[in-house]
Amino acid sequence: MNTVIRSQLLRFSVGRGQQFRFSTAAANGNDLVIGTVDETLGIAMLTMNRPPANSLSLEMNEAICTSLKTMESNPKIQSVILSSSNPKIFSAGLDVSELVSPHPDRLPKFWNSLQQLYLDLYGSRLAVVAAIQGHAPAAGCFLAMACDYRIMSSGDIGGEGGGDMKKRFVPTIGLNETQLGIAAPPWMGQLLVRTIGFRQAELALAMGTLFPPDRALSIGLVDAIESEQHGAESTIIEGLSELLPSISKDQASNPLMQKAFKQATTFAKIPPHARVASKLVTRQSHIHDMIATRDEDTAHFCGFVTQEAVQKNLIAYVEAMKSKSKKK
Ligand SMILES: CC/C=C\CC/C=C/CC(=O)SCCNC(=O)CCNC(=O)[C@H](O)C(C)(C)COP(=O)(O)OP(=O)(O)OC[C@H]1O[C@@H](n2cnc3c(N)ncnc32)[C@H](O)[C@@H]1OP(=O)(O)O
Repeated sequence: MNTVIRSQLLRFSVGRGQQFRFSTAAANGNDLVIGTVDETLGIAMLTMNRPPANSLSLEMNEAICTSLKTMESNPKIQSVILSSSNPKIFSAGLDVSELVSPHPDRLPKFWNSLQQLYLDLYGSRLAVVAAIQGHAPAAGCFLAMACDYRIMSSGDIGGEGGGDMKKRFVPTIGLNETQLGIAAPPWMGQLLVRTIGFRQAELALAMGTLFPPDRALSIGLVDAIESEQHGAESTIIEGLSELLPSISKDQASNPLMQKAFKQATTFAKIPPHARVASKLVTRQSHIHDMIATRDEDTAHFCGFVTQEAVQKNLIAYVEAMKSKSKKK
């Protein structure tokens, strides 16, 4: 089983100027999260890198938390861009293999790692900008909602088919759990209520709605949408190229990444104590509520997911997902 190696988590190599890079790796050596830092600007980038879909396993949750904590422990850093190495999937949500026929010891650990990810991200002293390239269903949407600012791709990248038949790629975002025959946990559902308001959230949760970018923007699920049509070389903005990890260097002229970079730079210039204090005004009570009900939430989740009927739905869902992927 791949567990994140905590004692050897970070591999630092000093780059140009004030920049350095690190990665948080699983036991097999794969970099689950790649981090880059610009101490002069006060910003960092965390690139999720768990092919094929950045789904959230126990190890992935831990890797994101550890990377974030590393950034928080650096007093020069004030904001972070959370991005994906996959240009079509921000995160596919929970790794469904964690839910199907789960090991009884691992299941509560897995859920705890997700709760911790929520607490660390939502309560971070850093301003986190989600650069949502591609799909963000279920816990992928939750990840974005736990950030401070969300910029989503308008989806006009790499169509399929070519010519007149060119099919437009439209990413979606939302809590679609009911479509899997499960319900989002209360704290995740409440995060949607806090983000888009009661009635919109009530409907979206019941229907398991996945919103295309324009709808997501109109209901406030994302703060901005941006094209990913790469601009001319001259539009490259200073500092972004150095901040991008080597696997994403081609993103330097991507307007979405540029907007995320500008937003992170703006956040980094706000007096940090005031920014953090005002963040707590809106978030602290929700965090406290979650901590108070954490054990109960874990017990409920484990009991719910292991029910025979729920397992049946999940198995059918995974099979449908695999056969769809095979047909491609
Ligand atoms: C009381 C509370 C109780 C329970 C609460 C439980 C809370 C759950 C929250 C969740 O997050 S559940 C997970 C929900 N996630 C999804 O439903 C997303 C499923 N995936 C998709 O819809 C699509 O994959 C996509 C829209 C993200 C991307 O579509 P596309 O670009 O067409 O890629 P493919 O579908 O071909 O997928 C590529 C590859 O990735 C694998 N994969 C996708 N999603 C997941 C996942 N969530 N977990 C694990 N693996 C996933 C997929 O099987 C393909 O793998 P191959 O090896 O077959 O290529």
